[in-house]
Amino acid sequence: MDPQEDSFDFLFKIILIGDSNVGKTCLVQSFKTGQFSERQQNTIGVDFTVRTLNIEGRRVKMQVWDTAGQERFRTITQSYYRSAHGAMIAYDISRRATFDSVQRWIHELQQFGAANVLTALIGNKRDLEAEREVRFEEACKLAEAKGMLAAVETSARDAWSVEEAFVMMARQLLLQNGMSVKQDDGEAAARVLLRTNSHTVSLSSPSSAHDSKKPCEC
Ligand SMILES: Nc1nc2c(ncn2[C@@H]2O[C@H](COP(=O)(O)OP(=O)(O)OP(=O)(O)O)[C@@H](O)[C@H]2O)c(=O)[nH]1
Repeated sequence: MDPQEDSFDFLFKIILIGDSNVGKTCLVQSFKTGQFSERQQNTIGVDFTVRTLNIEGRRVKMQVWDTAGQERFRTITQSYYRSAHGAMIAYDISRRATFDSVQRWIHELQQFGAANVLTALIGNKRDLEAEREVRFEEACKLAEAKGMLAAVETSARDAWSVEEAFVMMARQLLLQNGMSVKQDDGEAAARVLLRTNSHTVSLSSPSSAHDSKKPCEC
């Protein structure tokens, strides 16, 4: 491990859940390395990855738990929910069934996770626009209805909004831990729906300045 990963000011545990093959492992790899590699193998049980972010001078260590989406690992993966500060529930925008499953994943999180776990809804494979089966507005509505922090669309293949999604979680967790985090209303705020309460941070990154996607208005 990079020695710099050893020192940190905050440690947040983030769990990635969602149906098999929605791209959870690719998302974690993209966050860790910025690279996409075609994966053939499904995750067995749980893997974990660490990356330390620098957020306004604070070293925020993100410990990301990538869980298997396959049913047969459910008992193992559930045992990791309790200690998570944040959860990303991922679906594949080109497979409706994976979005329909989100309700079940939310239910599992309610059953096995901590009461105050921060959640975000991640619609992955945004690059497969031609095969889209789930509209972003639907995801926004669900996120809003379930009291989630945000709905975000990502592409692990194109490294599109992946970094931003994790940074958003980190910033919000800092805020929840009493840290002041600048309200940053840069260009990239358009990427995600964020609940409009005053304690919610927004999201910005120079890499997303070219994106013209409008925020979801739900
Ligand atoms: N087009 C496209 N394909 C992707 C993307 N992310 C992942 N994939 C592909 O989707 C398949 C599944 O990816 P994984 O990351 O292994 O999926 P997973 O959700 O971790 O699956 P489990 O380990 O079974 O839970 C692989 O063939 C990836 O190459 C993406 O953003 N766009």
